[in-house]
Amino acid sequence: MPVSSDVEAERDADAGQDADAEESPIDAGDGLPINELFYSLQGEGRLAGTPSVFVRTSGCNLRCWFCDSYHTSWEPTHAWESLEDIVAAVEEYEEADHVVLTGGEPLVHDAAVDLIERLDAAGYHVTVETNGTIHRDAPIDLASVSPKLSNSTPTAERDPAGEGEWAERHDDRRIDMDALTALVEDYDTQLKFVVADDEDLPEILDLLDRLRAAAAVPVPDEDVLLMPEGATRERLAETRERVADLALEHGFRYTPRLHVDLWNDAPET
Ligand SMILES: C[S@@+](CC[C@H](N)C(=O)[O-])C[C@H]1O[C@@H](n2cnc3c(N)ncnc32)[C@H](O)[C@@H]1O
Ligand SMILES: Nc1nc2[nH]cc(C(=O)O)c2c(=O)[nH]1
Ligand code: SF4
Ligand SMILES: [Mg+2]
Repeated sequence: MPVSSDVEAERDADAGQDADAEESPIDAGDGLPINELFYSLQGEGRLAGTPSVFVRTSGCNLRCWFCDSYHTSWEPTHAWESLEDIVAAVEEYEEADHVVLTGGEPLVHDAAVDLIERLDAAGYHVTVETNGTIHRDAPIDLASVSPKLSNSTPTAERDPAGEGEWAERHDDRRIDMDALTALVEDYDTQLKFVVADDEDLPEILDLLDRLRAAAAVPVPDEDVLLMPEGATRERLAETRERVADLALEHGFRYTPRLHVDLWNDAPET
């Protein structure tokens, strides 16, 4: 259900005059801005292969140059849906007992908490895919946290939409150690790093050192996953072998991107 509406396009155009509002088409009362809602196999992480309903909100506080969900971050597109309608749409997939709330950055929205509470009350296992810069109190079963390394920064050369205007803001925000620490302390967590090459490893090791020093709970290597950078089969073919070797060298897990292997970059997969 890739969606948009003229009203929302107008609202976003207005919001574009304000730097903060531009980041996400945030909170028009009840409900959430939904970019797509679909049934697929979880493609990433510890639950890879699990049939799941994906609820993708629009709006993000970061701008990774490689973002595979361009229409939730760089150019947000969505329709506002009530929480009742979202839960009803999820329940239509009767085979599923897992829901993945993703984005964009789902936790920028206050109403994400209400949605997670409703899904939890309805008996679903709820995974939240988050960049780790925002902590909220909610009945999250798996916090799938993907902290962003410097390899994500939209420098002028890599900016998909401009000339690096977002680079500094992105860099300032991409790691929030307090939010990250609270997430690992409060939830069953996997840390899913997007890796392109060897140069990314020192940064991961340093971040883990800092997180382990700050957190009141252990952060075992088995909860650290290396995921190859690539939104397409062609790009993954360039990154995945080296990333698999790095996982072996460091004793971290490797996660494939099953949905990209199966369906490449098709929407609603
Ligand atoms: C689109 S993001 C949405 C959730 C949240 N904003 C985040 O970044 O974790 C979903 C997942 O896709 C990953 N991702 C996005 N673009 C990617 C790419 N080109 N290659 C590999 N992983 C990517 C993110 O790191 C995250 O784990
Ligand atoms: N099949 C599938 N698995 C996924 N796991 C995390 C995803 C995401 O975009 O957050 C995702 C996605 O977009 N598709
Ligand atoms: S944090 Fe997630 S949604 Fe936001 S730009 Fe990066 S990959 Fe895309
Ligand atoms: Mg995805």
